[in-house]
Amino acid sequence: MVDRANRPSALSAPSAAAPGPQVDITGSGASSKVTATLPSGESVEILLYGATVISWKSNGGKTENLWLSEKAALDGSKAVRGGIPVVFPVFGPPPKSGHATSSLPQHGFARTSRWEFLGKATSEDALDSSSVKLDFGLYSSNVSPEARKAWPLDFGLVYSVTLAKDSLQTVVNVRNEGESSFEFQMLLHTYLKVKDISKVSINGLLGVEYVDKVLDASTHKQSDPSVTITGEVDRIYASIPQTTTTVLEDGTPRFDVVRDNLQDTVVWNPWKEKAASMADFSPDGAFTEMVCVEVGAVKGWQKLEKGEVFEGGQTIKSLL
Ligand SMILES: O=P(O)(O)OC[C@H]1O[C@@H](O)[C@H](O)[C@@H](O)[C@@H]1O
Repeated sequence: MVDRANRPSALSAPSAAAPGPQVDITGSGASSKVTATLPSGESVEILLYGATVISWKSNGGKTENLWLSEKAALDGSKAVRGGIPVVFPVFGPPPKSGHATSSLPQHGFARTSRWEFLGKATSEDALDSSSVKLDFGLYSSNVSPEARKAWPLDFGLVYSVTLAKDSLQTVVNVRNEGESSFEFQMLLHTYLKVKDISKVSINGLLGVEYVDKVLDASTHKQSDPSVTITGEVDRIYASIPQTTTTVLEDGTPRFDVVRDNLQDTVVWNPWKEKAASMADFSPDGAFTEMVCVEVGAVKGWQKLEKGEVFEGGQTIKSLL
């Protein structure tokens, strides 16, 4: 028989319940957002508009990892300039004609649609490993009439954003809910915040072929182990064998971007002139404080038959 009276107090005393992650919904209409904060201070903010992650703080809440333009529209009037816009069902300008996405705007409609907050799931095994998963949904039945008209296919998207102590995972699940097959592209347009672009290098792309959108869409092979940025860069690295792309600052790893079931990555920095031409890119000179490392499935098309599901995403680790 267990002698309860002689048990060490740490086992017998009921442990005080550890505080769990805090999840709040604030704002109204197009400005509504979901904020989650871990007991250790890390946080994430997601606008329902576009299910756009607009802030991710790690390091006990002290370090912002995502760049957000000071002039980013956060009222649902246009796609957010910064954070992590979700690109679906087409990346970039759509094919001019002859494809089901041809009438869509650049980067599709997911980033400019209002998503539904589906709820949260938490894990609080220990303070250090606590995490919170937030799910968002977008369905053909609740996109705008314009988007529905331009892409009249039946789909369901569930976007899961999981905040853990040193990482943020964002995963898109696409389901074909119609009778016929459809094709799509998707991408997570992550704007990473850096201190000084001149000290940034990006590793993990060696030997990979890329399309250089700045140089007339010609194809090249990455022959240097590090990508450095000294002018406008807009490259689509496709069919990447290694799963991790590392962003270094001053030679020190700052972010690992780990792809899950996604083979492509776009590296983008608009540099001075292009940044100045974008009304919502601010302040002047902010192009030196960001780099986009955008994981996706953008080479060719993903095809889903009736009832089929595709899932792909990323885990970004803040290495500070
Ligand atoms: O201005 P937008 O539509 O948000 O696009 C920003 C950039 O997004 C990148 O993904 C594209 O490769 C660039 O060509 C584009 O300029």
